[in-house]
Amino acid sequence: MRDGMNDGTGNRVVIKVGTSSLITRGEVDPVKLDTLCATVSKGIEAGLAPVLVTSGAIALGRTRHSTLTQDTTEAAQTAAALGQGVLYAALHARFAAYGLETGQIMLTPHDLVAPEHGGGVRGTLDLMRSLGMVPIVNENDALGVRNNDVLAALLSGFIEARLLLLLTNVAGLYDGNPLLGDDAVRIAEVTGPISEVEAVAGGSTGDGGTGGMLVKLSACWIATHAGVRTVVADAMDSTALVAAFRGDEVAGTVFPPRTSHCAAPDLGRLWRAFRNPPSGSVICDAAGQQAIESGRALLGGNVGAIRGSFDSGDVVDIVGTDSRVIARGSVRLGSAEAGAGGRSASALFDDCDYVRIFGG
Ligand SMILES: Nc1ncnc2c1ncn2[C@@H]1O[C@H](COP(=O)(O)OP(=O)(O)O)[C@@H](O)[C@H]1O
Ligand SMILES: N[C@@H](CCC(=O)OP(=O)(O)O)C(=O)O
Repeated sequence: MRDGMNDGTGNRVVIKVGTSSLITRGEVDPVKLDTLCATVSKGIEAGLAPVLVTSGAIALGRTRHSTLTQDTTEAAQTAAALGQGVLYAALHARFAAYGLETGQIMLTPHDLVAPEHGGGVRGTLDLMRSLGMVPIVNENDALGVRNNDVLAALLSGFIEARLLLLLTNVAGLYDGNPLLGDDAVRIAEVTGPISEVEAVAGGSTGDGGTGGMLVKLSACWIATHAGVRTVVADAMDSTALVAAFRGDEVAGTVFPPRTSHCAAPDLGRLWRAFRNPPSGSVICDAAGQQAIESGRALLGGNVGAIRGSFDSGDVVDIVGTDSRVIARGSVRLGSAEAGAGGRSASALFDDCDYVRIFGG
């Protein structure tokens, strides 16, 4: 095994690979697996310290037991418990052929946004990095199935990665789903607010994927607002990692970082603000906009209009006087309560629990 080749300074990258880029018809696809291992190996040879987040456990588990094909949470969680061993064994064996040792870490977002858990994860990742091991991460689905794009984004902020690479079955974000029509055009870079491209992103039509581009954009929001450059690229392009890290042209979509790395506790705020697409928006007046821009509370009295219907705890956009989205967060009051005239002195977000949008 190659030992201790990563110095851990400025070379950290998180690579996330989706189900359809590892699995074909419910089995680990040897060509896809080898391409992934080659990608990671090339990155390590170029001096990078990758953490790999891989999906595929549920798809692998479902093919091994007919009961687990049922559309229930328990079936998905049990399929993940069954499939994870198969997935990790395949990755471990193939990485060994590249002279690379691996170790498995199962996480939930709470492990990364709650500092009392995160400390332990950090120490493990640090030691694995210093030993030259490739950490292989998946969501701990037995505790609740969510999405690995978002988990990978939180992880990239947590370890202050230089790059989050989302590898999938299409070469980036297109102006329409490329699997549904030949005329979709790839968007090479998203320099403005991500809200401007949300309308072109749809759900998954891939083989076993969950969430589609819309969820990848949630990940892009989180990572770029945590200061991590994010690239969506084709998993079959084994040169994408090194090119994306160096800032060379990649056949994918680049999302430049919106701010410098934020401290670990702020990851909770990013998660609450961007974990789901917004259910609605609140339109604020000039005083409300000023409050948001200076990090103060947005009061119900500074909200002129409400769009959409949302409950307490849902994600909403905060729109300024010039119709631009200026912030996003988990609202404390539902749309009925937050409506004009209601609870005007109440803060709409607990403890200013919103994130200002950068890149506009
Ligand atoms: N505008 C778009 N550009 C690219 N892909 C899109 C777009 N809208 C929807 N998609 C879908 O998103 C899928 C990628 O997401 P997903 O299936 O969840 O992948 P993964 O399993 O790799 O996470 C594509 O295969 C495609 O079906
Ligand atoms: N943790 C799940 C994957 C969930 C997920 O995000 O899937 P995908 O959209 O294919 O990346 C699994 O291993 O099957």
